Amino acid sequence: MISIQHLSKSYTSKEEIVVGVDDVSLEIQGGEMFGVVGYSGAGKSTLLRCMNILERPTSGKVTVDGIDLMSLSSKELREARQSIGMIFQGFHLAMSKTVVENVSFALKASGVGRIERKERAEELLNLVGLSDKANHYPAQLSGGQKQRVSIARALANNPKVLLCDEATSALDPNTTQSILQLLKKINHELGLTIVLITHEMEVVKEICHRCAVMEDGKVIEEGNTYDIFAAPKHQVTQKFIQTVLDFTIPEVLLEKCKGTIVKMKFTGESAEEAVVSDLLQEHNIRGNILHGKVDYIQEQPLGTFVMELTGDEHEVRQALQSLHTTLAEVEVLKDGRSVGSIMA
Ligand SMILES: Nc1ncnc2c1ncn2[C@@H]1O[C@H](COP(=O)(O)OP(=O)(O)OP(=O)(O)O)[C@@H](O)[C@H]1O
Repeated sequence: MISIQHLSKSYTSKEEIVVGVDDVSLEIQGGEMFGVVGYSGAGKSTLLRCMNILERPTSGKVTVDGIDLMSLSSKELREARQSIGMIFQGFHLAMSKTVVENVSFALKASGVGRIERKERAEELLNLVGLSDKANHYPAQLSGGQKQRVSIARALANNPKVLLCDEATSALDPNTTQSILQLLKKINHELGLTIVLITHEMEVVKEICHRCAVMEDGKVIEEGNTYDIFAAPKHQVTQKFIQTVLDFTIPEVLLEKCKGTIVKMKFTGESAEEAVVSDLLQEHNIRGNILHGKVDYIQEQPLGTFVMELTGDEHEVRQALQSLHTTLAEVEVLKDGRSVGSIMA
């Protein structure tokens, strides 16, 4: 649906050239929810704005639904943009217009008649759960409600793609959740392709099928969201994942424990199996869970546990070796001196 090939965007001033996006290539499939994550200045906004040529790339190619956007005249581009909706962190609503007028204005601009505009605007407000606010002004709405209006407006012309520029960054966690659920519903019911940029990995975890991580204008890692969470390769990705999945064990606890402390990540099937308990039994060693949780990413479980293993030193080592072959990730946090066999 969206094909980005060797896209670069730089800004030239008298003093310097700033590279916003540096040779990015991405393929986003139709109906996909795709996240672009990165720290401030990584190039996310610039990349997103190049996807509808709000920013004209310095070089490279952007194709949306088979149309090479860079080759279009201004008029053709305006038409092509009707199939690419966009929402922003700051909502960008017309404050002097009511909710229903904000939505129907987008239809008026594309030449839809008055009666049809009214019907369509009502239908869209119903879709985003705001029918009762149709005659309110934006100033009378909460942040979440304003974002719902901007989503309804973005959907007015039946776009195939919705670009979301930090759409939930100004919202509290509960409201963020409700907007993410709305985006999920729209994706599911309308088959809309959704691209969202965010600095919150939680947002990616919640709704994105696939994601890309950016740093210094480049895509440094991309893949299925589950795979990225289960085995992040790049250091920046690992830091992002830590904000959602990681937990630190207090130093005093690490010191107090005499056994081997091991952090284990369980993916897919193994997250639901009694992998560890079987292993403890097999090696006749003891496992004491210090911390653990199971996250569900795209409905697939991903478990992280920290466990203290005690027992015969040789058996503990053997068990660790087995864990290394079975689990996605095993990290020894503390190599404990063995505290005798549990048979002793
Ligand atoms: N209009 C502009 N003129 C000059 N430099 C720009 C312009 N827009 C973006 N940049 C630069 O391009 C780089 C990428 O900026 P961009 O806004 O895309 O990053 P971002 O990842 O979206 O950051 P944030 O999360 O803070 O919005 C930055 O170094 C920024 O200063």
